[in-house]
Amino acid sequence: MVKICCIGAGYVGGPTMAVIALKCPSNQVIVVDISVPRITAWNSDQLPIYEPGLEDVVKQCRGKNLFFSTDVEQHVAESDIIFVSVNTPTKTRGLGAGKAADLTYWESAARLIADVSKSNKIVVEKSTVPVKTAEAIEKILTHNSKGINFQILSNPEFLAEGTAIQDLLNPDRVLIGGRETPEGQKAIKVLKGVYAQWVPEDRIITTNLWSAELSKLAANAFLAQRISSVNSMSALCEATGADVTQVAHAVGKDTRIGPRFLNASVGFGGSCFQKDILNLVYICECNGLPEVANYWKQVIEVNDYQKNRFVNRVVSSMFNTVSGKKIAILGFAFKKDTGDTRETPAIDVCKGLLGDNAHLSIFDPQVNEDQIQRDISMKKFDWDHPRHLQPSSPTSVKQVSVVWDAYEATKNAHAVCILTEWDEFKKLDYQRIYDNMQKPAFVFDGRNIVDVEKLRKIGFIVYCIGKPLDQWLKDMPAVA
Ligand SMILES: NC(=O)C1=CN([C@@H]2O[C@H](COP(=O)(O)OP(=O)(O)OC[C@H]3O[C@@H](n4cnc5c(N)ncnc54)[C@H](O)[C@@H]3O)[C@@H](O)[C@H]2O)C=CC1
Ligand SMILES: O=C(O)[C@H]1O[C@H](OP(=O)(O)OP(=O)(O)OC[C@H]2O[C@@H](n3ccc(=O)[nH]c3=O)[C@H](O)[C@@H]2O)[C@H](O)[C@@H](O)[C@@H]1O
Repeated sequence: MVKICCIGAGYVGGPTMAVIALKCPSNQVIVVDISVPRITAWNSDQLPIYEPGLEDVVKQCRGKNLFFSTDVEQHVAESDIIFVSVNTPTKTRGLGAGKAADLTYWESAARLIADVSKSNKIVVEKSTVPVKTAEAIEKILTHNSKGINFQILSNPEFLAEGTAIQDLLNPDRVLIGGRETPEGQKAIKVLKGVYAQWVPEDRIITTNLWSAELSKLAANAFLAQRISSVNSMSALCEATGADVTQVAHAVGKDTRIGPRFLNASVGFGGSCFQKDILNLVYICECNGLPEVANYWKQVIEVNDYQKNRFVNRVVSSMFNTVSGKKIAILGFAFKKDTGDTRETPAIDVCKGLLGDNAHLSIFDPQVNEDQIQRDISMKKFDWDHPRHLQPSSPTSVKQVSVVWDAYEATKNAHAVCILTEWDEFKKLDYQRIYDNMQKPAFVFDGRNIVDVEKLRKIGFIVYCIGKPLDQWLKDMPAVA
C-alpha cells in the first residue's frame, strides 16, 4: 500500500486528495496543515471551503482512507509520496515584491520534509511555482538527506474552483514532469499509477520538470489572456454599438479559437491568474526578456482597466457622483459556486465606489461579513496569504453593510451592481426590487446575466458589459 500525504489542506489539497482517496481505495491519504481551524473544519460537518460535490466525496472516504491532521511531521515521515500544495502568493516585500512568487511556505515545507524523513520519498509539486523551483527544492532536500533518495516531480493542478470535483474526476489532462534519469522515470511511473486508476492513460502527459512547471503558468496566462482579449473588445463594442456576446459567439465558432472562456465580465479574479501572470512576467524579466514580460503584463493591465471602466461607468451614469448614495452589490466571490474572494474584482470595484464616498450594501450567498470587511480593508496581495497569517483585525469600513438577502441589499438603493454570476441573481423579482429602489433606478450588470429588455421595460436604466448602450448611458459617457 502506497501511503500518500499532502501538505496544505486548501482549495487544491483538500479536493484533490479527497478524489484520490475516492478513486484509490487501497491507498491511505492524509492531508496535513499547520492551520488548526482548517483541519478542525475538514474533520467536521462544516467543510472549510464551499465546492459543489465535495461534501459527498469527503463523507464517503473520511475515516476510511482519507484523514485530515495537524501532525505534519509524523505523517510526512511515514509517507511514500508527499504532495506539497501550500500557497505560493505574490511577494509583498523585498526583491521582486508585487511580482515574484513568495516561496516561504514551500521552502518551510521542503525543510520539514528534509528534517523528518527516514525513508526514500517522492515529493510532488502540486502548488503552482516558478520554473526551476524543483531545482531549488532538490537542493534543500538533498542538503540534509542523510543518504535518503528524494525524487521531485512536478504535477501542477488545473482544476477551477466551483467545478473542482468534476475537473478532478474528469480532467482534460494530468501533467507529470520529472527528471530524465532512471530514478526520475521510476518516480513518474509510480505517480502515473495513482492517476491511472481513473484517468485514461492518453490523458496523462509526462514531460521534463521544467516543461511541467512552465506549462502551468502558460496555461493560466493563455486562459486569462482570452478574458482580457474579450474584455478589451467589450469596450470597443460599447463605443460602436456592436454586442460582445454576438462577437464572442462569432469568433468562438472558429474551431481554432473555440467557444469557451470568452465571457466578457467586470474582470477576472481568483487567487491564481493575476499572481501566476505576475510571476511569469518576473521570470521573463529575470531571463532578460523584457518584450515577453511586457506582452503578458498587458493581460493584467487590461483587467485593471476593465474594473476601473466599470466603476467609472457607474459614477458617470449617476450624475458623476455616488457620494452618500446607497449602492447594492450583488455577489462578492470571484465567480459563482465558490465562497472564495481572493483577488475578486468586487474588491477593486467596491474600493473604487467607496473612493467616491458611496454607501455599499453587499450580499453574496457564500461570503460572510467578516470576510468582506477584511477584503475591503486589506492591502493588495495580503488577501492571498492564509487567514492566520494575514494582518490581524483590520478596521472595518463604516460605509459598508453586509446583508443576507438580495432584497434587503437593494431596498432604497440608487443602483444595483451585479459582480458575481450566481444563478439566483437571474431569478430575482426585479419588479419588486425596482419598486423599493430610489429613482432613477440603475442596474450595472458586470456579468451579463440579466434579461436587459425585461429590466428596461420595468423602468431600470441598465448597463451591461460590451452591449449597445441605452440613451441615458450614451448621454453620460464614462471617462476612462
Ligand atoms: N485555488 C485554485 O483553484 C488553484 C490553486 N493552485 C495552486 O495550488 C497552491 C495552493 O493553492 P490553494 O489550495 O488555493 O491555497 P490555500 O491557501 O487554500 O491552501 C494552502 C494551505 O497550505 C497551508 N500551509 C502553508 N504552509 C504550510 C506548511 N509549511 N505546512 C503545512 N501547511 C501549510 C496553509 O495553512 C493553507 O491551508 C497554490 O500554489 C496555487 O497557485 C493550482 C490550481 C488551482
Ligand atoms: O491555477 C488556478 O488556480 C486555476 O485558475 C483558473 O481557475 P479559477 O481561478 O478557479 O476559475 P476560472 O473559472 O478560471 O475563473 C477565473 C476568473 O475569470 C473569470 N472569467 C472566466 C471565464 C470567462 O469567460 N470570463 C471571465 O470573466 C471568472 O469569473 C473568474 O473571476 C483556471 O481556470 C484553472 O484551470 C487553474 O487551475
